[in-house]
Amino acid sequence: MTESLFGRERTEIAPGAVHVPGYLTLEQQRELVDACRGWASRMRHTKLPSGGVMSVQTVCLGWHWLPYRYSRTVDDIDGAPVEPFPDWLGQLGRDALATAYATPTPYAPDAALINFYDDAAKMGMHQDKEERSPAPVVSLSIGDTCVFRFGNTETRGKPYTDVELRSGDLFVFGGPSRFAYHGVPKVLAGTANPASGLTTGRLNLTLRETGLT
Ligand SMILES: O=C(O)CCC(=O)C(=O)O
Ligand SMILES: [Fe+2]
Repeated sequence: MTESLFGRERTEIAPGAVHVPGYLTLEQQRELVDACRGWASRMRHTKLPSGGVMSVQTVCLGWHWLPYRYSRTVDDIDGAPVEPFPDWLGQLGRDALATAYATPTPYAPDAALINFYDDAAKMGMHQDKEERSPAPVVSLSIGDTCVFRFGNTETRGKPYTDVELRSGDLFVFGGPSRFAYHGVPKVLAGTANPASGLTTGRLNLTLRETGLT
């Protein structure tokens, strides 16, 4: 099923998985893009244990993710401490979650993965499971539209729902959907609104509670 055929309303894709189209204003998108440019110097194509590299480029805040663990230091670049997770981003995450779930929900994210996708980048079906906390993942998208595939907790395959994530969209997955497989099979090149601050490519931020100390 392709959700975009049915309009751009807040939609519960699966229990605990909610898509809120157009959540961020253009001004908020530009502010996030500016902030991400400030963090971009340590963006890298993550190396996988298989010897491959991810097509997406990533930089982390709060905790550095590498396959398949979190570290306080950027062990696969320079070993220096990870960039701090700013309070304002935690507040944005709390506001976003309250909107998606239509109820105030305690949330204290302490890690962000910031992914940049060029036209050819994709992300295979995976679970976000290095976190010890069952708190939801809050995902914000800016720039080019992508196809976001949201599946089930059992297998990488069907059933899944393909959702178009456009610039400013929010997607939250928590509760029974927290450990669902998901991925990005395609970025739709040339669809970014330059007023978002990005003229090419796609930026995605996922906020997480690691449950780590
Ligand atoms: O780019 C996206 O929308 C998803 C990113 C993602 O799943 C991840 O960083 O774990
Ligand atoms: Fe993920």
